[in-house]
Amino acid sequence: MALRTPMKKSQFGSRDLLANGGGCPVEVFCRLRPPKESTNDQETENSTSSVKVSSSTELTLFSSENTKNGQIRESHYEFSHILTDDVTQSAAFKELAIPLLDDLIQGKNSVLFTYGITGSGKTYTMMGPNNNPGLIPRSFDVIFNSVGPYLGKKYLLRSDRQNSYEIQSEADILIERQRKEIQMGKNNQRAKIPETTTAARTLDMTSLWNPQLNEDCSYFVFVTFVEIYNNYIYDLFDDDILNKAPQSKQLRDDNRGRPYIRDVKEIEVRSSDEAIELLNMGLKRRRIAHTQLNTESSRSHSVLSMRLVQYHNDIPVTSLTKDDLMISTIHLVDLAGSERVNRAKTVGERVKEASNINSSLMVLRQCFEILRENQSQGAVKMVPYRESKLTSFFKSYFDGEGRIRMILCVNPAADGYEEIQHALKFGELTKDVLVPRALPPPPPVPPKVTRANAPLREIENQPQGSAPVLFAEFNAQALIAPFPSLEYSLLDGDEEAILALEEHLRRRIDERHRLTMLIHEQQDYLRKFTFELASDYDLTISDHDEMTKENDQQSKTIRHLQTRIKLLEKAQHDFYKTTNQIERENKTLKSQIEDKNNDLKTLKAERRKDKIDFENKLKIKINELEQQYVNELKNKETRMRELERQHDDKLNIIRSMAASNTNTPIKENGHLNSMSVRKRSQSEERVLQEIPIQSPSSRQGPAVPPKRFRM
Ligand SMILES: Nc1ncnc2c1ncn2[C@@H]1O[C@H](COP(=O)(O)OP(=O)(O)OP(=O)(O)O)[C@@H](O)[C@H]1O
Repeated sequence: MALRTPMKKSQFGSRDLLANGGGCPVEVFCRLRPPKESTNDQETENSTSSVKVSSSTELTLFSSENTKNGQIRESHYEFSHILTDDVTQSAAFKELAIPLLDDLIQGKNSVLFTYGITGSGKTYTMMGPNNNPGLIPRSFDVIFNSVGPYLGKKYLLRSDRQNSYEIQSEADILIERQRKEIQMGKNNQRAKIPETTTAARTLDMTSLWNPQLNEDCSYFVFVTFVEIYNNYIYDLFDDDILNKAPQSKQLRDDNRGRPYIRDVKEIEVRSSDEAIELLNMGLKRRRIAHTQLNTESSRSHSVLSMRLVQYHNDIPVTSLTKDDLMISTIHLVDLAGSERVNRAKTVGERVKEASNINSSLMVLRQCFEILRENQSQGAVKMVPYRESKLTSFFKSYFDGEGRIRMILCVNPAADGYEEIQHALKFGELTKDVLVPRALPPPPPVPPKVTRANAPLREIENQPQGSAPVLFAEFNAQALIAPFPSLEYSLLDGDEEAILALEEHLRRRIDERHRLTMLIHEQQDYLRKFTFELASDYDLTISDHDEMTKENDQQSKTIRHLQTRIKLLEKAQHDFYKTTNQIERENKTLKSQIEDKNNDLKTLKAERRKDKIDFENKLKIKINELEQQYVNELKNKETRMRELERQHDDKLNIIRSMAASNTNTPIKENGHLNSMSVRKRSQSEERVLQEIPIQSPSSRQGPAVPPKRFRM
């Protein structure tokens, strides 16, 4: 039986691939959003940029005049294709998604991202309104228009939750059907999320024609829908999402190194309506969960994955194995708004959200940057896929698991120049990255018809409901039941009896042949069944081992966390103790400070009083001194005046004496009396001796009294 491996991992590194020309560029499309009529004025008012499309692949971004220094800035960008604002949803779908759906039918994988600022039209492009649906609803329509008539038996395949599927036995299918019916019944009974009246959905009638698509194959469509919020993965199909604290899902690698989300709910869908109903349910749950948690759903990345599984009808179900399945996936990813924290005016929790979004988008950007650098400069830098859940999940796509397409949504009417430039630059950077080209998987080939499996195939063609031939014939009783005995009597010449005996023996021999063949077939079947059971058992054992390991790991983590909690509790206890101690010391210190303050106040008061006393005393002393000084001064003045007066008297005497000496001497009886002359000169001498020698200044009057102290 031909083994098919549709998702082969490339063995080349990206450098080798580049060198060998085996790289396939990431395709980047730019979709421009038309201005909203109702809010047109406001948007135009806020706008600080405009975009001019110069060709189907080039555009120029202008800043408006009222930017910082009044200058118009412009920058040019080139993309795989530009979808102008008049491109309809249907035309956008044909351009963006149809080639990927074509690939899906051919067994190839792809991922399609929408990137842009909040309000730039990412969700509109992905989901769109009911009357003008976007890529996701149209993709479901087109896939079911194409493979709908060839869908395989429901519940025949069940996700093994590791990127592949298990083939279920009839009994399992029955059980699964019953389980689903019970679940549906329960869901119907449960209070439903109120339905909002929505416009009728417009269907996309496109049907793909693909040489790979043929009626000899059976097709199965499975969907998963998750969101990545704050770097945690949540399953939007899981009832748990409505809990106050939903459990996030873990990412794991399968045995071929491709990531898968552990325990994610993968639901088989049989029509596009069913798929869209599920999708709407997921979206509603997402809204409710975000309302409950007071968060914004547009700040999370949503990933809708559609898987197409096919196998060739010539392979009987009983001998169908995982290796006969061709599995291909398309991931449709609506990324969260790429605006920066500042622009979103985020606070508190929102800042955390915004920085998580920014960091996961930043890691995406870094991955592309490093891939480009590795390719253009031959560098071998490590690509940081593991740094965010988003890039970890799509890591294998960077290694060539499938095509990558990016739709850059731009709203030129409202977004700022810098923000658009940031997004456009990211688009241009991404466009230069090459990812290894995915190898096309071999088409599902019918198995060689052998004698051994021919009857088994007949079983497959049995009408539903009737017991399979194999089981009908596999009747141990029938095998050991005695063959009807033949009653005969051999008489001579009884030709008829001999013929009857011959006929009987021939029939017995034929029957023995038939039963031998049947036994061989049954042995084959049982061998396969046993083999499957054994491999199931091995899988279960390995699952069990893995779970035990995980359990051990988690127990270890729990123990570790418990120890940490204990340590933290101890630290907290110590901290409380220290805080209490410090508080007590603080109180003591405060009361000491208060006492000191009081002492200080008393001291100050005393000082003030002493000062006043001192000042008073000083004043009195000064007054006394002043008075004393004034008195002394007065005395001195009086004395001076007395002296002056004496001096003047003496001077007058001297003058008069001098005057009498210069005039004729007094004649005594006509003669000069020499005696009197001698006497006068002696008295004159005495007066002269008594005259104190005074400096001129001492004669100028009393000295200026000293200045008073100012208190
Ligand atoms: N091409 C378009 N034609 C008409 N209306 C559009 C188009 N693109 C976006 N819109 C409208 O613009 C508004 C914002 O678009 P949308 O919600 O898709 O933005 P978003 O980028 O997904 O934002 P968020 O990041 O918040 O999810 C919606 O009302 C939508 O109907």
